[in-house]
Amino acid sequence: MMKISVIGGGSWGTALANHLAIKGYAPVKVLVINEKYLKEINEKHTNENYLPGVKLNKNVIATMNYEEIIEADLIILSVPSHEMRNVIKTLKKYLGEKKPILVSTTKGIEEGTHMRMSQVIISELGEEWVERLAVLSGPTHAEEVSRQLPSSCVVAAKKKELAELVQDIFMSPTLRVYINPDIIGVELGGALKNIIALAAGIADGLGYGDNTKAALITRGLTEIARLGVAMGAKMMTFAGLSGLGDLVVTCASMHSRNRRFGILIGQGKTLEEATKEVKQVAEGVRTCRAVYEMTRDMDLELPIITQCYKVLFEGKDPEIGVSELMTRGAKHEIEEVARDDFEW
Ligand SMILES: NC(=O)C1=CN([C@@H]2O[C@H](COP(=O)(O)OP(=O)(O)OC[C@H]3O[C@@H](n4cnc5c(N)ncnc54)[C@H](OP(=O)(O)O)[C@@H]3O)[C@@H](O)[C@H]2O)C=CC1
Ligand SMILES: O=C(CO)COP(=O)(O)O
Repeated sequence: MMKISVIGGGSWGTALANHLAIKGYAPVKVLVINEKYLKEINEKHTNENYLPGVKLNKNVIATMNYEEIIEADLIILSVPSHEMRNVIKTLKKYLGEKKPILVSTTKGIEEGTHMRMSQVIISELGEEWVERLAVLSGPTHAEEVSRQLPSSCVVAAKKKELAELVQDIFMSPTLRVYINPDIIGVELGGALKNIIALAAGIADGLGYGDNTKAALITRGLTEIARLGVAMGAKMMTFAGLSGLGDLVVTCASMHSRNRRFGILIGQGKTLEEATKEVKQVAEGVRTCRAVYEMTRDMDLELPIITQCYKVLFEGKDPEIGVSELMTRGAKHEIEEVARDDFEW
């Protein structure tokens, strides 16, 4: 059986390690950076801070040692997006001639470079790693996967064989895994939905209703697809698990850190206050700034993302933001490129 390890012992890294340990991979080593978590995972088989109430499989073993991590045939990356580059730089020092499969599960866009996570990884390790790298994404709250509630996700990779191998490794009776060759679309779906989930949370925090949420999800998906296609993704990917699927779950679930973050903003908390209160990473905040900066000079209409940026970073009153979204010029619903079938 393949040896598997995970970098990042937060909620998602721990849930995935547990999932694979339950599947029979043993041991699944998880790199943590805090001795407190090392002891708790190895002695009590819990990670209460990140997965409260979950008893971990005994084959989930925490380590603080990269030398143990690089012994694996497959390494899962589950760190916040702003830490990915540092983590890969460190990993590179230890890898030497080793070439394990890497599976990125991080959902975000790097600030400054505006790179997707696979681009960050390749920019540090080199082009020859393209064929060793897969991306796993989809509607998978760690809290539910770790309780083995039925969930689905998607794996993207350049080579079909690698996507199928990773599909087979993660697939279980409670986690159904699909494959998709569109790495750009799968990564962007996972990263951009977090911004719309912030907006959905803001709407909830303002006391708006289900209609508002449905409008944000639907028009948010249009923005995600519009930007995604401009960045080279396939339109249909956004109708899939890493697009619509993850958007729906993140906008609707109380597990979502992005949505909870948005609720606090809608209730009048500052960015700093919301960051303190949510504690875990709300990826949409940094990704919103990255996308705003990346698209500022592009001829792309991204009204929800733009208002979200202004509320988060320019102190704009969210009610005014919503009002401006509602009173924009009248529009056709369907994008010009796809409108031929919808002409009167
Ligand atoms: N939670 C979920 O349901 C899902 C999350 N994701 C994505 O997975 C990624 C990780 O999220 P999640 O696990 O939820 O985040 P959490 O906030 O729960 O945990 C982040 C973890 O990363 C660790 N970490 C931070 N910096 C480093 C570093 N330099 N090296 C090693 N570990 C580090 C933290 O350690 P410490 O605690 O010691 O600071 C913590 O254990 C995000 O991009 C998220 O969008 C994807 C699907 C589902
Ligand atoms: O990506 C996720 C579920 O698929 C987790 O979303 P949050 O980061 O908002 O909690």
